[in-house]
Amino acid sequence: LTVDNAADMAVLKKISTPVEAVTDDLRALMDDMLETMYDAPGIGLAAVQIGEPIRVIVMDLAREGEEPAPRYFVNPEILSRSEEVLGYEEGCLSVPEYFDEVERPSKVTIRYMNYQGETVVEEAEGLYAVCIQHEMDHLEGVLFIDHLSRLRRDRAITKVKKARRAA
Ligand SMILES: O=C(O)C[C@@H](Cc1ccccc1)[C@H](O)SCc1ccccc1
Ligand SMILES: [Zn+2]
Repeated sequence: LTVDNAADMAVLKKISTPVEAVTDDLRALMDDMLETMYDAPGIGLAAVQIGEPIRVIVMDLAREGEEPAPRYFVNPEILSRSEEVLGYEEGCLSVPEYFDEVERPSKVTIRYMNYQGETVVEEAEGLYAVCIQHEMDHLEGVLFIDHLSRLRRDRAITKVKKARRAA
């Protein structure tokens, strides 16, 4: 799942397109995404990260040893953000080996369609808020390193380039 060539980087910068409807085919794609995410391992994954630039995200915040708690987000939107921000040490499956602190609103209200295609409005906080915002950035072609200062972003890109050459 790592970005193993410049083409992937180009896909990652795309703006993902909305989904028409939650069909059996889409549910099959989301199940595949969840498997890819568990294998990475990760706690969230946007469809663009497996080369499908559509507005679909999967997530599972369950910890080791807990029951899996898969979540599916189709055409998610952020309806409101808290003033309060939360710093969190983020990484990204598409930017291997680089971690850095990113500040994001600590609470967000989101609207999305779930696995059954029903519309849900929900408030996210804590790791759920961090992860959904990280994933929704992917749908806009934004990577967590884009929130960093130029110096730290350049350091991250250099590191990813080295990691790619080494791979
Ligand atoms: O690259 C991705 O989108 C998946 C990330 C999502 C994520 C990044 C930072 C903070 C929260 C979520 C992967 O899940 S990175 C792996 C990970 C695992 C546990 C906690 C945080 C990140
Ligand atoms: Zn990511």
